[in-house]
Amino acid sequence: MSITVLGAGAFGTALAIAIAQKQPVTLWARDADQANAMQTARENSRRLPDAPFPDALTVTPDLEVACKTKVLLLAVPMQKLRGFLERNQSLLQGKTLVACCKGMEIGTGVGPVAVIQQCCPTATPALLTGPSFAADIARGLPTALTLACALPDQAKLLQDLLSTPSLRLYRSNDVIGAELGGALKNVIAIACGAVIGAGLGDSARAALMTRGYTEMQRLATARGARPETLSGLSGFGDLTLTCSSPLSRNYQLGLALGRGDDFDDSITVEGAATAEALSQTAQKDGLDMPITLAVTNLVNRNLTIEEAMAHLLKRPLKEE
Ligand SMILES: NC(=O)C1=CN([C@@H]2O[C@H](COP(=O)(O)OP(=O)(O)OC[C@H]3O[C@@H](n4cnc5c(N)ncnc54)[C@H](O)[C@@H]3O)[C@@H](O)[C@H]2O)C=CC1
Ligand SMILES: O=C(CO)COP(=O)(O)O
Repeated sequence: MSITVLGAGAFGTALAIAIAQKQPVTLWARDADQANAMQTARENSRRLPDAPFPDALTVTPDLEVACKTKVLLLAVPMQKLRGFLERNQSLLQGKTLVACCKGMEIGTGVGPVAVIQQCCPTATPALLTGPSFAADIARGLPTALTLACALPDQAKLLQDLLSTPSLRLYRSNDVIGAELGGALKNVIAIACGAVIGAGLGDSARAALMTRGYTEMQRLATARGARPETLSGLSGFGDLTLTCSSPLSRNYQLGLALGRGDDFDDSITVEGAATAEALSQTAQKDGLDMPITLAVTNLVNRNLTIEEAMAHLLKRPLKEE
């Protein structure tokens, strides 16, 4: 069965390369020149260099052609998802749409699956998330991800369709838990990068990861997620990877903030917008999310890392 990946950034390209090892894949890129260059060069030299395309991978800038398959993976950044779906609603109704982005939407506080449901009500939404760098997936290194879908039969079908010998998918019907784990770990990774960048030490990072995980559980269970989802690949697994690897762009933004360096704002860093989205909704819901709030203030330059840490350390002492 042929599948399509919409969005030829690092992650979309990596997934297309991996899945094309076993079946035909169409990769849609919005920029025609780039699509043609990729199709000719057989690599995405801009976003994912040195990862050759398998023969079964075709790149196109034609969205109508790309949307002919039943299953489509959406690999556009979270804050761009709604606009993309609204513009292309007629092509996407009735399809199985697998969101591959990690984040929560500013303004609504919802994740990609709810956005798909709102924009394409006749589509079947699912989510692919978990610890994985695009470069690792593209190189065929061993990777395990969560495929979350509320419909068990669809979850099984997608698990079989998208798993490869090196890309192992576990399925889950806890969509909200999987979404929130993947979204919040990016926020905590910014915080961890910032303490390391500011020279505050590995112990401070371990404290932030652990208290950040508590924050992830607090918000996710308040929204109906199962605690065991948060301890799985989409939560704890991805938190571990993103807070400890210098390859993470969220961690890199944190490092720059901690060091007082500039950061290229064209780089996709989902945790910055997600921190803002979740700070807004957590406040409305009366949920205590101090690390998320600190990251929002840090990213918006309302607080320095030293001030943010002082705020966290001054909070009343409590039971763990
Ligand atoms: N890069 C990675 O290692 C991983 C990324 N992800 C997630 O995948 C999502 C995408 O990230 P990357 O591919 O890394 O980002 P990227 O910056 O490499 O690529 C983003 C892609 O989205 C396209 N795009 C941007 N705005 C668009 C719009 N309005 N309409 C249509 N297309 C648009 C861009 O042209 C680009 O091809 C993010 O949510 C990220 O968290 C998840 C796991 C791993
Ligand atoms: O989601 C990722 C790893 O699982 C990629 O992390 P970054 O977006 O921080 O690079």
